[in-house]
Amino acid sequence: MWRRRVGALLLRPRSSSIPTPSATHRRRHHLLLPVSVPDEKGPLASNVLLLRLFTSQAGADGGNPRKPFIAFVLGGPGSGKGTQCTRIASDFGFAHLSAGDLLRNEIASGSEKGELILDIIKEGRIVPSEITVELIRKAMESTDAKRVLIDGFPRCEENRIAFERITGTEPDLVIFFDCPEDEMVKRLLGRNQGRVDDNIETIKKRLKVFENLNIPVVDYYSSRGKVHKISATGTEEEIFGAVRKLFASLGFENFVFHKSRGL
Ligand SMILES: Nc1ncnc2c1ncn2[C@@H]1O[C@H](COP(=O)(O)OP(=O)(O)OP(=O)(O)O)[C@@H](O)[C@H]1O
Ligand SMILES: Nc1ccn([C@@H]2O[C@H](COP(=O)(O)O)[C@@H](O)[C@H]2O)c(=O)n1
Ligand SMILES: [Mg+2]
Repeated sequence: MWRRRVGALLLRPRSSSIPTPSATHRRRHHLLLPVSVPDEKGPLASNVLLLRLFTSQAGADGGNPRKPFIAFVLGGPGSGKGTQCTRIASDFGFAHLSAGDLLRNEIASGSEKGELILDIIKEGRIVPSEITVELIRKAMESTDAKRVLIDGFPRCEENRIAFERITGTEPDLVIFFDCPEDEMVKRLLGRNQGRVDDNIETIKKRLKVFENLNIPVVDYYSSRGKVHKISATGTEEEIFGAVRKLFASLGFENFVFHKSRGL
């Protein structure tokens, strides 16, 4: 279904009469009451009901057939994006698309593009957007999931603009894992997964790229009230506690929790 939907989105003129989520929000805005997310501050708190409304249309209870619920997951290198996405995927039934994994798979495929990608990843730089967005678009086409996490994307404004242009859509939610640099460096140096970029020289470059290119994307979505910042210090379990609270507040059911109670 999504395959056809992406095609339709690509062909759809910008002025299409098909209501976009934001148009739907605007129309129903007057019906919404402010609610708050426990322990959370910032623009998202006042937007929770808007998101909840959209969630119920686009995923949590299988309403809107046109578009999956899309959450971008951002944070510095080693902030724990992948770790938390794995948990969200299994507890809340999201498909987990990691931009970095898609790029590494392309390297592993032995393609010509893969050689270019490898050189860029070793340097901690950003792969040209058309390559990454095309890989994400294909991965989205091949899933029928109604909820999708896009981990580690967009890394720069160019990524963001290319995604919006090519897919004709925007994220419903942006999660930002906020972690101090020294903690990120410690985690990356201890990751031990054989990644070509887990060395101190590349890590330093990645941290600069994060500050200079990725933070402006977080700022952009913050100004649009889409960012939910989560402190990424503490244990994996503590951080997932905050994540769980966020998804519950958006109306997503926790499959694991329900299963463990025999529901
Ligand atoms: N809360 C935590 N405390 C300690 N270590 C953690 C925590 N969360 C994740 N880690 C570990 O830190 C390392 C980096 O985590 P992860 O790969 O999830 O980060 P990431 O944000 O996806 O990084 P990258 O951008 O490089 O892909 C992993 O070895 C992971 O097991
Ligand atoms: N949107 C992206 C995502 C990643 N990259 C490159 O891959 C490296 C590893 O990414 P992780 O998400 O696994 O941390 C990253 O440092 C970039 O070189 C990219 O270019 N664009
Ligand atoms: Mg990762």
